[in-house]
Amino acid sequence: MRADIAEDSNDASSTADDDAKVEPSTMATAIDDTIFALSSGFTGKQATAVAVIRISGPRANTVLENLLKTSPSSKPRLPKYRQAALKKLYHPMDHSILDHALVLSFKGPNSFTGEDLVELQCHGSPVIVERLLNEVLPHLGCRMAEPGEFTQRAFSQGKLDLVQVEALADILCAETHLQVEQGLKLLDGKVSKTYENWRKQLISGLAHAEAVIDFGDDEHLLLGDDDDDMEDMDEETLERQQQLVWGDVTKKMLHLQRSMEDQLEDGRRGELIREGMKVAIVGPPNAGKSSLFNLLARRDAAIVSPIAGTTRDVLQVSMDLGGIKCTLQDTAGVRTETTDVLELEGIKRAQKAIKEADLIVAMIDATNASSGLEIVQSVLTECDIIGDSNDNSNNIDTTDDGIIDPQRLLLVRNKLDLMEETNSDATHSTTNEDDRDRQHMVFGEEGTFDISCYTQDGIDTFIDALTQNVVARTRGSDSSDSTGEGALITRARHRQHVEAAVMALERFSVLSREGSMAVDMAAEELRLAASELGRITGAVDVEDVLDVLFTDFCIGK
Ligand SMILES: Nc1nc2c(ncn2[C@@H]2O[C@H](COP(=O)(O)OP(=O)(O)OP(=O)(O)O)[C@@H](O)[C@H]2O)c(=O)[nH]1
Ligand SMILES: [K+]
Ligand SMILES: [Mg+2]
Repeated sequence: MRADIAEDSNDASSTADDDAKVEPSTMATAIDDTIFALSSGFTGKQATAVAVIRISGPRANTVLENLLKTSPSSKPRLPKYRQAALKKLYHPMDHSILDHALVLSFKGPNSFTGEDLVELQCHGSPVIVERLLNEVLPHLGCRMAEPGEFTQRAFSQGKLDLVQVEALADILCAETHLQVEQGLKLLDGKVSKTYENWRKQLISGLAHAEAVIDFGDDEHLLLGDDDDDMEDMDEETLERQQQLVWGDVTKKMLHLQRSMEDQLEDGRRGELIREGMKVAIVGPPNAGKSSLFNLLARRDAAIVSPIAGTTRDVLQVSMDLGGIKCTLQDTAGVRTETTDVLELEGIKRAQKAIKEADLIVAMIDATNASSGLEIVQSVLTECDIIGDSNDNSNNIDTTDDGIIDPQRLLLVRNKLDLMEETNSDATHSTTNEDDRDRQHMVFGEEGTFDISCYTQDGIDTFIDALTQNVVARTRGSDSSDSTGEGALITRARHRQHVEAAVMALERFSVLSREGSMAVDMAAEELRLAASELGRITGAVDVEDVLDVLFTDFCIGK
């Protein structure tokens, strides 16, 4: 790497400095525009060590040249592409000094945007930055970039596909290291390749299907275009050939459908990392939900009081549990006997939170376990989290023995300190048999924790278990993650397209069994599936089919 001070000797060139006088009004508005923006973080009036200004577009190098001129007639030496050079920047009008900057220049298409691109690494003084952005650059035939415009250009120049653009956004907004890791994996392009590979298989299937449809006119597609062969082909051979091709297509498409289904059955791991998990604390009034919420949030985020029905709204704090972003929610205590309108509204909101939660922490007061469990069980049933005990057909997320999936539901018995008092009085047993049975029936033993928010006993164990639970949800043990590389699907948008593609393949599979009459309709489903996948990476263009049809898919060649 070369770093040299700009000692640009003025050459004899006396051409007028036209470039410095281009007015913004003469600028084109489309992609021919040269755009600039501050690309490093800006902290308002506060200085940073370095500020990076990016300039992209056809005039990027001309702009740089203008900034390097020591006089109207000087012809400065531009730095070599991709080599950092320490240069003095001058005001293009009066040639007063602007800054000493490390300058990097990239020749399109080998740049982030795919266009000519210049990076000015200036001193991060607000005076320098504002002068360049507001006074200097707008008068050099370029304009301030719109939000996301550099990335938008990278996309339209084919440097990034849609998945990678989304990944970039994910990385920039990430709150946990796992979100960054996942974003970087997408940016790598491997995920896009999988989607593209699936799409290619569909297009190939479609090309074969087209060949079967057209076999009457275009026998060479099935048989190769060797004229000698063609003449010898009788009707029967053609039909046999057609069936062979069709059988092969349906087999391959079924296999493809299975691969996609495997990825869909991933427990939404990728989305959970990207979007974060919603963890709702629910239970009867005064169980200590807000007390636990505050302990986990490490601040007094929620009001705690001995008055039942203190919490009304759903309160939220964001936390990082083992690299997973979690939105922890405190909810209103649930009970049936209230007629207070505000409390009833709170309960309604609590139920909504329960339905939307990825993980539910059901909390009861251990000194009143029996009624607590009853309330918890009834609200979870009402919210369809657990099946009605009288109606086992409706169970959701339960294992074979009817126990709630401990990954989705944890039971916390609070106020252990009071239990210990009563126990030492020897007046009560810890939990009566009925409660224990009810507990084990619904929660299993694994998902039950005894804590005291008051003495903080059991809190660390609970947080560890909560963290493990959350992390486990994002680790695959299923066929969708055989390589341990993480989930393929990371966004609802991607999932919807993959689901739509699978549905199209399902219809294809049904139609393909209906014999030759339905081949057209079946082919249409492949076209649909391909276009769904193409929408994921933004590459949708089913015209590809034609190319493939006449190049790769001349069977027998
Ligand atoms: N002894 C004891 N008291 C506790 C414990 N945890 C909470 N409390 C008390 O129980 C009462 C209710 O606590 P909250 O945290 O407000 O309970 P909540 O479940 O949020 O109540 P609502 O918002 O009204 O539904 C308060 O007086 C707390 O101080 C505990 O572990 N031991
Ligand atoms: K309370
Ligand atoms: Mg509360």
